[in-house]
Amino acid sequence: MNKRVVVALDYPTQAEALTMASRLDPSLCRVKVGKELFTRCGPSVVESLHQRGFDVFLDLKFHDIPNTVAHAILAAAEMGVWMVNVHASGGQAMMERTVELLDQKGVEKPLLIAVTVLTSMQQSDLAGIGLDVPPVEQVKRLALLTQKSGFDGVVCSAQEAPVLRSLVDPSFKLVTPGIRPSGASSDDQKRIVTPKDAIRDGSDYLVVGRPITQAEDPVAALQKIIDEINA
Ligand SMILES: O=c1ccn([C@@H]2O[C@H](COP(=O)(O)O)[C@@H](O)[C@H]2O)c(=O)[nH]1
Repeated sequence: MNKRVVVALDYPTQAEALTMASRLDPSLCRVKVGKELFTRCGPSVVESLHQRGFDVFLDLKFHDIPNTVAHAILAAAEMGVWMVNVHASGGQAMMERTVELLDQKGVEKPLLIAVTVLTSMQQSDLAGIGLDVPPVEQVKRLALLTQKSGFDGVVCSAQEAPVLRSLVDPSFKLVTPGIRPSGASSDDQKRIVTPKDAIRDGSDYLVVGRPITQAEDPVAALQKIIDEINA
């Protein structure tokens, strides 16, 4: 299976991110630039990763009024990123305006993805923000809204992949963080799944950070995950 692992480059400096990237093979994985790295380094880190041949998932999880999010995503598209995301809870108008603006501008569209329920949250966390539903119910609701809004897929836990696969179009992408090889620390993640189970249950892309970047041998850790999902 081709390039299903997206390595989260969660580092505070461009030097650390590029050192890790230099150990990775862009023909075997993709990379993710998140809030910490982008806020510290800006677009130049994305440009450097593109120069090294990587597909970049710009994980900034935009959540704002439609006009603001649409123009932020346009900026990401003009950077040439492979995938970019918003929070689905920003609503249908926010996502539809984004698709409309990219169409109007005629830019090449990145994969447009919306976060449903963060993989660090469980039912009690949802209750804390006034949502008295199990995570899977909220994920289903937001995935359908995302599909209706013209986006390409969602971020969810692979725990919800089987139910989503029976609900959304086959081409709708399921991007799943919270991936933990058996025995690995869950860290701050609550809805975790192993790489093998995530692929079996219908994930398209596995986002993996610390189990690779904090491993003694990150290259071996990545290869082990690739071997596990290909077995
Ligand atoms: O629901 C979400 C959305 C995004 N993430 C991001 O994925 C990585 C996961 O890193 P690990 O070290 O493998 O836990 C991280 O960059 C998050 O910002 C997520 O975990 N859950």
